[in-house]
Amino acid sequence: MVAFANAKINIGLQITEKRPDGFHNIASCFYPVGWSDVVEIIRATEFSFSSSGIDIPGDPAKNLCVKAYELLKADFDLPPVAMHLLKIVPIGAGMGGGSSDAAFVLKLLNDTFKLALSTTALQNYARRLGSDCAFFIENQPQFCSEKGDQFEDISLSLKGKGIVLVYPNLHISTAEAYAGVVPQKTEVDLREALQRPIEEWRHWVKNDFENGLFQKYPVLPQIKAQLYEVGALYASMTGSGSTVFGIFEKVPDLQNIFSPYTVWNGELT
Ligand SMILES: C[C@](O)(CO)[C@H](O)COP(=O)(O)OP(=O)(O)OC[C@H]1O[C@@H](n2ccc(N)nc2=O)[C@H](O)[C@@H]1O
Ligand SMILES: Nc1ncnc2c1ncn2[C@@H]1O[C@H](COP(=O)(O)OP(=O)(O)OP(=O)(O)O)[C@@H](O)[C@H]1O
Repeated sequence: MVAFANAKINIGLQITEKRPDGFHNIASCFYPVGWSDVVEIIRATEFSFSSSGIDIPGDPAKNLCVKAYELLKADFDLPPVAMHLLKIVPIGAGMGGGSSDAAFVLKLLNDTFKLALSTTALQNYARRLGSDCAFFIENQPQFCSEKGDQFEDISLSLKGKGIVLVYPNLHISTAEAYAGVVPQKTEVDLREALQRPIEEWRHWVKNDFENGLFQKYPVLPQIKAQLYEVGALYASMTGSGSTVFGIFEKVPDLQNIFSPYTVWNGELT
């Protein structure tokens, strides 16, 4: 069985306080995008994990796909599988690629071995693998709070709008990015701000990682400014960076403008 593990963007990301467990409470709208990895799971005589595509730093035995399998294996009599990950979504990019891989492995195992796990049960397993992971179980636009793993429906549809994602070939570690932020409560209610016309979002809908990271990496505000110059309705960095996205009325072709970087474009669903 094969699954396309898609990435996400954060539309607005408020980092409101540091929690006693060392994590941060956030408020953010998570929105799925089509840039995807491919995960394949087939029954086998012994467990194996392999990957191709982008090189994944670190020990393959600690890959989030393997961790997802081990998590379910501890509670269910799972047969061995051969798992392959075709890694396409850039890493350290703020798009939750690894989290999505893990969530899709949970869903694939649930379907393949008829574990009958509910959405809530799958989300609870996913929460144990990473803060971003649970979002990818339902994989639809959500307003997220606490560690980014508690969800509320949001009335927001960007269906048919164009999205351009620019990854400036810069790996930013999530833990380091959080360590560089001073959390701050804000007067802007993100849910209300997102009900405004998209052209007004630039004044209200902010990613709190931008301040610090934009100073450290000038290429990031440059890309954001360029996206506005070529007609973005809204542009922002996603997550803890380094990808910067622009939302457009229609999908533009901007490969040439951002040619040294890795660019993906498509339609929002
Ligand atoms: C920046 C975002 O991508 C926004 O969606 C996420 O908050 C990051 O989620 P993630 O990559 O799944 O992060 P995790 O694997 O859970 O945590 C990595 C590290 O980021 C920090 N972390 C993460 C999430 C959070 N709400 N507060 C944090 O302080 C912690 O230092 C943690 O050790
Ligand atoms: N399936 C996977 N895909 C990517 N990275 C993985 C995966 N499994 C484990 N990792 C580890 O996670 C690290 C990347 O985590 P990091 O949070 O910086 O980026 P990310 O998972 O791409 O998502 P984001 O950029 O949104 O945080 C990699 O350096 C790698 O060691």
